[in-house]
Amino acid sequence: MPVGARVSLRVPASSANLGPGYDTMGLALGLYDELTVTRTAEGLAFELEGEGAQTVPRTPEHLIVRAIRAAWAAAGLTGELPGLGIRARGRIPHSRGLGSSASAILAGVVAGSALLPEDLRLSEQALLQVCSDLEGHPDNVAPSLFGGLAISWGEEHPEGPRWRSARVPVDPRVHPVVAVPDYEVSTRLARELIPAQVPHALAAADAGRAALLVRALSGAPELLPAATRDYLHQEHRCEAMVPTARMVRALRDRGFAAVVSGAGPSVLVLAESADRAEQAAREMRHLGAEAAGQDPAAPHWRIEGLAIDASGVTLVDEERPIRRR
Ligand SMILES: Nc1ncnc2c1ncn2[C@@H]1O[C@H](COP(=O)(O)OP(=O)(O)OP(=O)(O)O)[C@@H](O)[C@H]1O
Ligand SMILES: N[C@@H](CCO)C(=O)O
Repeated sequence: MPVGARVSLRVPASSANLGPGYDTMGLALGLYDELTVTRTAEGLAFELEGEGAQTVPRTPEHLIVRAIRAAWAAAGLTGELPGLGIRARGRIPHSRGLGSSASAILAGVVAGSALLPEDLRLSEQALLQVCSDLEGHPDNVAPSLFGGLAISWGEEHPEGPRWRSARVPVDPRVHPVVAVPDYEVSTRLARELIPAQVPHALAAADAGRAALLVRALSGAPELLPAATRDYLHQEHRCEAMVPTARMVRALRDRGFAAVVSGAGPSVLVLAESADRAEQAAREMRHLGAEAAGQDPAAPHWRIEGLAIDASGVTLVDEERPIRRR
């Protein structure tokens, strides 16, 4: 890895769970973080702009640096960190349920791998494993890695889950709309609110809706409102995101397939057509304004229709997705 070696990439945001697909389903969204990593003579230099630039530590503990290290460790390289320049432009808001941590991890691991000599670079399966181990679950990592809709699972193994993922083609009529509030909820906190066990009947109901969701997203979008009903996590997390829970409920009452995006607090609507996406955005604006009229402390919402990203993480200089192997 000579001084001056450089890699640039962009990585999409993601929305995990999609209602009943807790820790399993995720969709890549057309909102991107950009990263350039350069091998320098010595030291660690950061040039950060956009989301998180004022809050993340500019130290070896920075998530992207930890991820680069993890890629090199997976390739069998340990020891002192060489000189690195990290230039990052963040567009994915942090702690809002749009997969910022998974995207940062993926950016670091893919950049770290791409800087290695070809015979040491990580396979796609290894990228999925390293990133999901760091994140703790695969449902954001997989769509940001592969693009589109990903269904992921862990196969039992004595050393920990072996992460796997399958892609499912998405019906082009499906249009995501997100409402991102100006308050944060950490995923760690949101996970602590979920009980260790749930009644069998709820688990069965959730499994049914998750199966229906695959059908709805891949060719029957009219089923999306029914298919996005969740029984495992959203209700338990309400207390950490009351305005979000209210907006999801109000949108569902009006027939929209609204869910908490990831661990929240953003709201995601999976609209069954472009027209319905516009209606959802209008309704989200109306609900946000109505809440602000009743309570000056109500959150401000940024509402945006987003494309579904189909490519996943992409090496920018080469204008192509990472090599498939
Ligand atoms: N680009 C980044 N660079 C450095 N650290 C980051 C970056 N993106 C996220 N992080 C770290 O991850 C934290 C947010 O992760 P968290 O898992 O709580 O939420 P999220 O990934 O945005 O949402 P979710 O997991 O619900 O989709 C931030 O507070 C920050 O510490
Ligand atoms: N499945 C994860 C997604 C957020 O990282 C959760 O809901 O906690």
